[in-house]
Amino acid sequence: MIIAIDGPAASGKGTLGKRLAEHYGFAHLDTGLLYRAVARALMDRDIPLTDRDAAAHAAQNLDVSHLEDDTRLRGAAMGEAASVVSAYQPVRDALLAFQRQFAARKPGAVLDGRDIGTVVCPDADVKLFITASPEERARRRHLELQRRGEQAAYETILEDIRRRDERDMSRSTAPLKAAADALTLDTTDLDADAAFDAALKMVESSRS
Ligand SMILES: Nc1ncnc2c1ncn2[C@@H]1O[C@H](COP(=O)(O)OP(=O)(O)O)[C@@H](O)[C@H]1O
Ligand SMILES: Nc1ccn([C@@H]2O[C@H](COP(=O)(O)OP(=O)(O)O)[C@@H](O)[C@H]2O)c(=O)n1
Repeated sequence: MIIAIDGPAASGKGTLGKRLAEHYGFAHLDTGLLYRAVARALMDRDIPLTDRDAAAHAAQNLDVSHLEDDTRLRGAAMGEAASVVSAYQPVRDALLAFQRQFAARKPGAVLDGRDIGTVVCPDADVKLFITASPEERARRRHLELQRRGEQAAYETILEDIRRRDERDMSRSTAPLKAAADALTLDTTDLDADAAFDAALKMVESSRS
């Protein structure tokens, strides 16, 4: 069974993906980490993010082990950089096979990102599109960064989130959007537990 979760930045995709995977005993892949790692490979070598060939090369040679444990990948700068390199088609092409192999894991897999229901797993058993207002998403990300000791003003985070969403939605390759057969969950007024309960109901209703 495959559960595809898409949505804009800090909507709670990863949190839900992890909890749904634990609930069902499935594997979980936060696909944003792949794009973040491509961006980091360029930044570590002082290569500009506009160098498409270098980005494609980094994606083709990505070491996908240990991404989960890497706290630097989760910083605000890496999210912004990821959304630049993720717009390059050869970068997306290079990461597709790994994501599809992951999705084939037994007894099931949960993948979260921007194009899981539309491109990576168009035949997923369940597709969720998770949203929340930009202000609520910025509030959550602000808290998250503060907890990790990263200094950033709420207003700056809100601006970053708006800019990144716009870039992700307007790109020509695999733009952020809900699949036609996705169920949308707005978590603006739901805490993490309530969002999980609602998502679980959606999964149960679409698999039965
Ligand atoms: N429903 C919710 N209510 C409040 N905070 C949430 C909720 N869902 C997730 N969070 C918190 O918001 C932040 C972003 O969540 P995350 O799952 O990483 O989002 P995404 O994967 O969509 O970027 C995290 O700190 C997480 O703990
Ligand atoms: N399946 C995916 C996942 C992420 N991405 C890109 O990678 C960036 C970072 O994704 P992320 O999921 O780690 O970001 P957050 O939602 O955690 O802020 C996004 O802004 C997208 O540009 C993508 O293009 N496709």
